[in-house]
Amino acid sequence: MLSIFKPAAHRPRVAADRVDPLYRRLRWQIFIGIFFGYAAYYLVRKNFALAMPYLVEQGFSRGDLGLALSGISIAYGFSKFIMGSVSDRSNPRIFLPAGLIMAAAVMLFMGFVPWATSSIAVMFVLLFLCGWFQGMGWPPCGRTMVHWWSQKERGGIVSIWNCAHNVGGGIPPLLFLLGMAWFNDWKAALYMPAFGAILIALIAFALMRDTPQSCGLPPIEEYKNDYPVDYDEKHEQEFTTKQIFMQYVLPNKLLWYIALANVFVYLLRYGILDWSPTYLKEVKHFTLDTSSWAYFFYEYAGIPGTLLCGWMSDKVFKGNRGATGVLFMALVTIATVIYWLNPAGNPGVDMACMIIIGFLIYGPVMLIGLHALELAPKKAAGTAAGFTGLFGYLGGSVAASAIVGYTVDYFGWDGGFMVMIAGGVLAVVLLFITMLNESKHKRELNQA
Ligand SMILES: O=P(O)(O)OC[C@H](O)CO
Repeated sequence: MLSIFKPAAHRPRVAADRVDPLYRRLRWQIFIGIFFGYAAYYLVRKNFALAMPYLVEQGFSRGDLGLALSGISIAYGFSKFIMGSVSDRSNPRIFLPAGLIMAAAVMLFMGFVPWATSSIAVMFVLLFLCGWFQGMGWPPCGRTMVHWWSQKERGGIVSIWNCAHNVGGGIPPLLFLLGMAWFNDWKAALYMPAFGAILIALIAFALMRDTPQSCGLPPIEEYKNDYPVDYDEKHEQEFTTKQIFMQYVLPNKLLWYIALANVFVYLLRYGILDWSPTYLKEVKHFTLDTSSWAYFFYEYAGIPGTLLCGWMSDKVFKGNRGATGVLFMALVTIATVIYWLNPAGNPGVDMACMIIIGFLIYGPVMLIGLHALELAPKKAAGTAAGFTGLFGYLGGSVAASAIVGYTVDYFGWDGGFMVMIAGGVLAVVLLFITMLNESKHKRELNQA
């Protein structure tokens, strides 16, 4: 473990009358840090796609550029898991900004050094590196949330935080337009978001903190008098890597169920999103303008949808994440069927389906992350969430590009939609199994 990342030491407890005001102030401050910190990761996650049309003009094929771009998803899937376990033993105040600055540095290099965009192999390697550093974003946010918000508050806080990626995902095209206006240079797509990310990394560093104990505060369970049924004082000690994997992650059956469900949730998330410009243009005869708006609405409809899902999961389903996921994924699957079967010439229905799918899909994406955080003790939370991310990206996201793409090539769009709809059904089945096991697990813990 690099010593600069090591967790901040615990400080002597502050006076009792200072605990509440300090907790309240720091929770706001830290939340702003992780919200904008993670949003900034999305500034340099997808911005390469904006440069792709200009690279096509330089002679690169779409397929080869797609291959280079896949370097990010492949690396990110592994990294979210592996760096998640490093993050569980690291100070998020250092870890998150460090990863963000390194991911942005890769984009600056690609933007300013002509050699960096001279071949597919070089671009793949650099994008792979960027994807690896991207994996240093989610886990420190997860670690922060489980240390600063108690179990009863987590549905709400995680769902609000989870909107960060929708907020960040919409900004790169605007920064690119600004860069084009200032410099008339397409490489602004690479360096403008990178400058934005570095600025936010510095702000995140100023705002974030490690554990409450490192600020002289009691653990959140004590402060909120909200103890998980299986809470143990040992949960306040940092774990070894072996303990995290062998004791808390790999033997956890529920975590395996949600990781498998995540494959199919991500298949729909990215299958619909990534193919919407092509599908809407080829089959529904949308113009570039209207399909871009459909893409934008899909992302931003995710914000109210995620908030509703978090609220319902806490208040209506009383914390049963699996049951909430079943409802949302069943509705997403139905909306996907309508999107597929709606004949060309009804753009309002297609647009409505994109908005409804965007509204519904990000709730389950958030719930799986939240559920993973809850299925492991605080000190193993990042690894648990990273484990589901590994399945989501290597299984779902890669399948969304490759399997859906090849199916469309060989069997047409009907084949592609059948794959995605089958994925939706499997997600519902797996979340249903999760729901049953979750209730059983809770009953067992209550009896113990
Ligand atoms: O796909 P990721 O890893 O950026 O995660 C997106 C959401 O934050 C999941 O909770």
